Amino acid sequence: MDARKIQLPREIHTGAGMIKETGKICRNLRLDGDVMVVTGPNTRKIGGDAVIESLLEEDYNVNDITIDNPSKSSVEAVQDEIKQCSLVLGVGGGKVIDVAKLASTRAAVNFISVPTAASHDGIASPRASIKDEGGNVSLKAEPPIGVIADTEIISKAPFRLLAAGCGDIVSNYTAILDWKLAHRLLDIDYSDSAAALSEMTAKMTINSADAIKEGLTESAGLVVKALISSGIAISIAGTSRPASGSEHKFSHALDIVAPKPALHGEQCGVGTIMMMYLHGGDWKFIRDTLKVIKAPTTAYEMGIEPEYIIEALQMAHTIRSERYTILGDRGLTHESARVLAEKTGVI
Ligand SMILES: NC(=O)C1=CN([C@@H]2O[C@H](COP(=O)(O)OP(=O)(O)OC[C@H]3O[C@@H](n4cnc5c(N)ncnc54)[C@H](O)[C@@H]3O)[C@@H](O)[C@H]2O)C=CC1
Ligand SMILES: O=C(CO)COP(=O)(O)O
Ligand SMILES: [Zn+2]
Repeated sequence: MDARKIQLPREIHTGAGMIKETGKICRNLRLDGDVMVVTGPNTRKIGGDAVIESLLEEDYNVNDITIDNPSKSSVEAVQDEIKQCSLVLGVGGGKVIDVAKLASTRAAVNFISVPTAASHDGIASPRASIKDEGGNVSLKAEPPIGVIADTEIISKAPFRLLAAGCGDIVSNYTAILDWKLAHRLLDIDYSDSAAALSEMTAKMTINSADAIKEGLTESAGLVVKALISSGIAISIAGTSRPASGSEHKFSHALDIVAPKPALHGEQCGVGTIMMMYLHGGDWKFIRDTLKVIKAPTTAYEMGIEPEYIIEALQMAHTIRSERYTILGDRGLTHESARVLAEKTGVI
């Protein structure tokens, strides 16, 4: 792999009540100037107000904006508001963090990620998934200079979000298998270190599946650290390949065809079951682990009709078609998609 720059967060703070330290953490990072706090409609109260209060206590000038979808216009709205601010904080789920991350990258100012749920591995990643006309596109961004993960807040989030985060981590298994396949077949760049970190993260989470329980700050800490290390693997690789393969193609396709998609991590977890089957791997182990974690393993549990599962499976290979995976260039037929989803119990 030729010479590259790897950007990683400088500080990662996890723990109960950590959000109250936001102002001090920013001062210790020697981040001065005005601050922009980006939240979602729900997460303004859940974490945004505490972040703003903590910044005011450290005499920062604070502006804030609430966004409700990860669209290009949301990114532009935040960029327009950044003006003289020199620091942006994203306080919320994956959509809020992605908008804040991309807007700060485009405004060339520092970004701090403040996840209020452990539901996705974009917390520390150098990517932002932004909706455009054709669906979600994964765009290059700068990773956060810092992460502040309050495990008290995260543990109080609906458990469904924590289980979805585990689904996004479990998906590393098939993402790595696809990456290895594409490296062998097409000699695409492959990073042993990024793959090892991504795989180890997934293995550690799976080995701790029994300990991932609702309402526990320890469970929130375990999952949020795994999600952060998954995002760091993406930074080391310089691509989302360590955490995004055929199972993510399926999830992105479901985002397009399903009238009401499930959570990103939930869709990726179910996608991992089916893609592991295509790889000839132990898909039952993936399914049973997701069951232990209480993440969905079927279309019904995701609230998605079988027809959309089949349609997404047929479409999946066309999503980011340059990224070769077990789906190949031709993808699945209607019949083979139905058989796959039935054999794995997804429909
Ligand atoms: N940039 C990257 O590398 C990655 C980006 N993503 C993106 O992240 C998004 C998925 O993120 P999610 O967090 O699953 O969805 P989301 O951002 O829509 O959040 C899900 C819901 O949880 C709520 N929520 C958040 N924290 C809460 C709390 N403490 N208590 C109660 N409700 C809370 C939010 O307000 C929202 O209604 C997708 O757009 C996906 O493409 C996913 C993985 C990686
Ligand atoms: O979701 C991700 C990793 O979990 C990001 O992957 P994409 O590059 O497919 O958006
Ligand atoms: Zn993902």
